[in-house]
Amino acid sequence: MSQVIVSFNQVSKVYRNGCQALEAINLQIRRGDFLFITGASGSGKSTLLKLMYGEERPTQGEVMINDANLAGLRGDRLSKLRRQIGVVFQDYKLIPRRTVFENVAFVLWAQGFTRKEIHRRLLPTLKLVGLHTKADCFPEELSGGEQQRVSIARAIVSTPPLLLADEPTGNLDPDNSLQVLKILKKLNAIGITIVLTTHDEQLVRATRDPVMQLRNGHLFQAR
Ligand SMILES: Nc1ncnc2c1ncn2[C@@H]1O[C@H](COP(=O)(O)OP(=O)(O)OP(=O)(O)O)[C@@H](O)[C@H]1O
Repeated sequence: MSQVIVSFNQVSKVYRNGCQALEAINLQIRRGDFLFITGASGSGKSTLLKLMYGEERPTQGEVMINDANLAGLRGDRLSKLRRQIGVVFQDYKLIPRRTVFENVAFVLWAQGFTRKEIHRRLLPTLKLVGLHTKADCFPEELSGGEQQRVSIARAIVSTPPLLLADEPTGNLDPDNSLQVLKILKKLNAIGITIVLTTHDEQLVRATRDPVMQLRNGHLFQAR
């Protein structure tokens, strides 16, 4: 059996305003999995991912990443674990006045990579997402699909074993959505574990990967 990379044990999340976003979630994701999480708006998808990268903490239960309990991690140890996790958001979150190259390089620079290593990694990563000819463009000069591919490049340039994608195709048309899915499948084929939230049925139907569905904070196996 392959190694468990994410494990939720009876995890509940109640926000400070009393909103119960998740209830008694049990989930195990193994290295190499490609998992879809679906569910209606407000069903708890983003909250589930936020718990995985430590942006939110559970009210009850344990979230383990690679055998480390996130609850026990603070400061440097939490930052170190977060570097093992790439995150892609629906709204790309690119730095507007920086080029494609700089947006992706910034992650490596912040992690202390040398200039030489940054240059060594950048071109293959941009090639992987089909943007090597756009390295000097600014985000506003790119289509939505291209901007999302920059954000994928940024998430994977430091080669994290786990990639979380929160509605990555939410702002894209069907063609661009499938292109993004194709890239994520390619990353999965080279060993990156992928968790993708979506309410796009077409995207889910495009593959045969497992699907879990959130309904009112409860998680069910849907495929
Ligand atoms: N910071 C917060 N404070 C209070 N309640 C919150 C907070 N974030 C989310 N919620 C609530 O928790 C529930 C789950 O929200 P979440 O964003 O996880 O859902 P979602 O499935 O990702 O929705 P969408 O598809 O619309 O993005 C919702 O009822 C939401 O209003």
